[in-house]
Amino acid sequence: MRTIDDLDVAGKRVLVRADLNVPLEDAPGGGRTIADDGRIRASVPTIRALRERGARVIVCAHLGRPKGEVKPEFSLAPVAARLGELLGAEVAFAADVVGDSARAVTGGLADGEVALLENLRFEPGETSKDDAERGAFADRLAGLAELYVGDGFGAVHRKHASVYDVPLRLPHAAGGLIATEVDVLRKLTEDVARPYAVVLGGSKVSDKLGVIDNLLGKADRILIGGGMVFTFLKAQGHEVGKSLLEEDQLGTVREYLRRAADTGVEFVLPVDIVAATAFAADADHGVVAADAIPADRLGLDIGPESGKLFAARLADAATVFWNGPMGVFEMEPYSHGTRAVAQGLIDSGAFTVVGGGDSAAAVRRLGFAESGFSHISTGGGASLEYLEGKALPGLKALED
Ligand SMILES: Nc1ncnc2c1ncn2[C@@H]1O[C@H](COP(=O)(O)OP(=O)(O)O)[C@@H](O)[C@H]1O
Ligand SMILES: O=C(OP(=O)(O)O)[C@H](O)COP(=O)(O)O
Repeated sequence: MRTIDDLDVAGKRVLVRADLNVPLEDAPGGGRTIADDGRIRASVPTIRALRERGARVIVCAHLGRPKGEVKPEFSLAPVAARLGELLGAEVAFAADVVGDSARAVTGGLADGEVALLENLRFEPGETSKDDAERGAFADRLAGLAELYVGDGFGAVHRKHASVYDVPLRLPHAAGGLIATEVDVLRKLTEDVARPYAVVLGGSKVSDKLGVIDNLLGKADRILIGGGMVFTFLKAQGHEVGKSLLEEDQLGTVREYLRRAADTGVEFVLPVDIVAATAFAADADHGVVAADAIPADRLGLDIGPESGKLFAARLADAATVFWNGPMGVFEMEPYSHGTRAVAQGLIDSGAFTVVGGGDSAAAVRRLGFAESGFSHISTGGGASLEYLEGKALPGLKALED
């Protein structure tokens, strides 16, 4: 892959695809504010390097999943402000993606100046599965710039216009973040020190259940927490109340459990669950056995015994990869499982990689020092798919 050092960027308009998909929370005075700016900070070095070399930098990114519609609550405007603070320079914000505002803002950039386009996913072409629709949008996006730099590692597993189709249309290079991420994750695909434990959680269950298929041939232990748990518990014949459930994946999960038993891979499932009457911090909640979740409750965290069990199963690991919080850590009553697993990684002394926007945010929010982990990756799904050995669209396009 070419790096930005291989591009002559001075005086050129350079489109940088970053991953600025940061968690937002309600601000005390109303509106939404950035809960964790880790992904913005991770994007700064490449943008700064391009500025210093006289590029006219046009940053593009997505926020959440607005599904091709303009939804003000998913605007990147707060991110533009934060990016400006971190760069110590003004970031001109375009109120659309490829419309009049984008053309005016990007056309008006001087050498070394930076602009951010509005949320790419306000445009249906960005995520379209139809090649022609995606291509038509990619043409318009590519038309804003002369060069392309891929640096949004967290989104490289998505075959989206800004990730895949635009680099096919412009001279391109990989930014420093992608280069660093790939360097570290490559170690986990080569000679991995064993026992190798993988911890999976979070809420993107349908996205991430599929990676287990491949992990069964690679990991020695797979620990399941977060929203993933309930499809496993249900597959074992237990009731899960109103918890997150992927009904259509029950057969797949049963097959995983069978294969694990046959091949000696250990699945570690929670033995207790924090179950609540509603998805709220102040809802009535308590610890129940994992096989006795009441019909009117939903599981929002792994319980204290599970936290101890997970830490024990990490203690002798030599390598640990963790993606996905163990519970709804954003709410204090459901943050303890995530805390126990983070501490378990630190205490293990293993080579530890934490991946994912929310997982990385969780360890910081819960007060853990980043230095306690070997690597904190900005990508969750992207890291998992990289570890599967899959060809990732955003990396493939940069290699071509
Ligand atoms: N039991 C659960 N039920 C619903 N949501 C959950 C549960 N456990 C964790 N979550 C949520 O999962 C989200 C993170 O999931 P995900 O996006 O898959 O992780 P990452 O961004 O680290 O890859 C968090 O916002 C957290 O609140
Ligand atoms: O947050 C992200 O991924 P992650 O939650 O797997 O870390 C990326 O920004 C990709 O977002 P997407 O999963 O909506 O395509």
